[in-house]
Amino acid sequence: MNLEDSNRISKLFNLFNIFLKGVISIALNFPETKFYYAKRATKTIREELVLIVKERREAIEQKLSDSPPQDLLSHLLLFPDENGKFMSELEVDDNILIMIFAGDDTTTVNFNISDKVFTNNKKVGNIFWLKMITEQKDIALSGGREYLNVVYEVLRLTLPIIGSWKEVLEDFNYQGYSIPKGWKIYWNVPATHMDPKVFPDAKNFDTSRFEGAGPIPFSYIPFGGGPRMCLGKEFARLEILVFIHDVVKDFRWKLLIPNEKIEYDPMPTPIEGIPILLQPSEDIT
Ligand code: HEM
Repeated sequence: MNLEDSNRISKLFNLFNIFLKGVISIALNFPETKFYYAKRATKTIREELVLIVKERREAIEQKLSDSPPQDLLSHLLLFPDENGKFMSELEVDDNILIMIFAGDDTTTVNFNISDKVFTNNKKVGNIFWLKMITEQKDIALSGGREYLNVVYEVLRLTLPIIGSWKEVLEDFNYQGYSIPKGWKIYWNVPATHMDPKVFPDAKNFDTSRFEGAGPIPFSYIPFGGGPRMCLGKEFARLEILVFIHDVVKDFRWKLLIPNEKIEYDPMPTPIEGIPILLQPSEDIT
């Protein structure tokens, strides 16, 4: 949304964290429940989004600048669908909300857990650093393959999203159970990722699983699968690669709380916020 006002950003950020805690919670709407606070926060977020959308619409209509910012918000406002229909204000707000929800903490979880894996697991850490440093030189050629294998393995073992609900569209049988149309089923990722037939010694962190052709289709599903799979998959990949590249190029880091507990709320979150000590690479002898 190209927000520049830091007060506005931190207000939205705080509200958003309250919203996130209530997304996967028992739907009891009375004071002191997570759900209640999440509903309140969402109402305020929506009010703020209405203002932001209004400001952008006015800026576009009055041509306050030569070209409006090339961001998601302008895109949602300016481009109709294939039938020429523009989005309503509510649809624009909803799209922004889902993008923040789907795109923010998911990627952050991956950064955080990668930090922990590299520093807590010396073997992985050392191999990784060595390969990374070599790869820095020709990252443009390699496409960051080794980074990606680490990111994939982190995603296999510690998932930002551990599953979701789907509605059964047609009756079907699964291993002797008949599942009727209309049922809601929970699609669970960790069970799939720990299948020893696909991932031998499944608890072990091993980036070689992704070498060559990698796991068979639908056995590795951190981004879901099928028509509703993650829309931001490639963007997330790019963000993670750019972040790791930038940090590794200039810094080494140390976890200040090595065995910090991780809570699922609803995403895996280090409870102290994963404090780290950054050391510039050139200071390391
Ligand atoms: C490591 C990062 C990420 C992970 C692990 C992840 C994972 C997922 C998963 C499991 C789903 C549900 C798929 C399903 O129900 O079948 C999903 C949906 C979605 N994701 Fe992501 N995601 C990530 C990053 C992002 C980013 C960066 C964005 C956007 C900027 C994004 C946007 C979306 C959207 C819009 C959906 C809903 C798609 C639909 O229902 O059609 N995600 N994601």
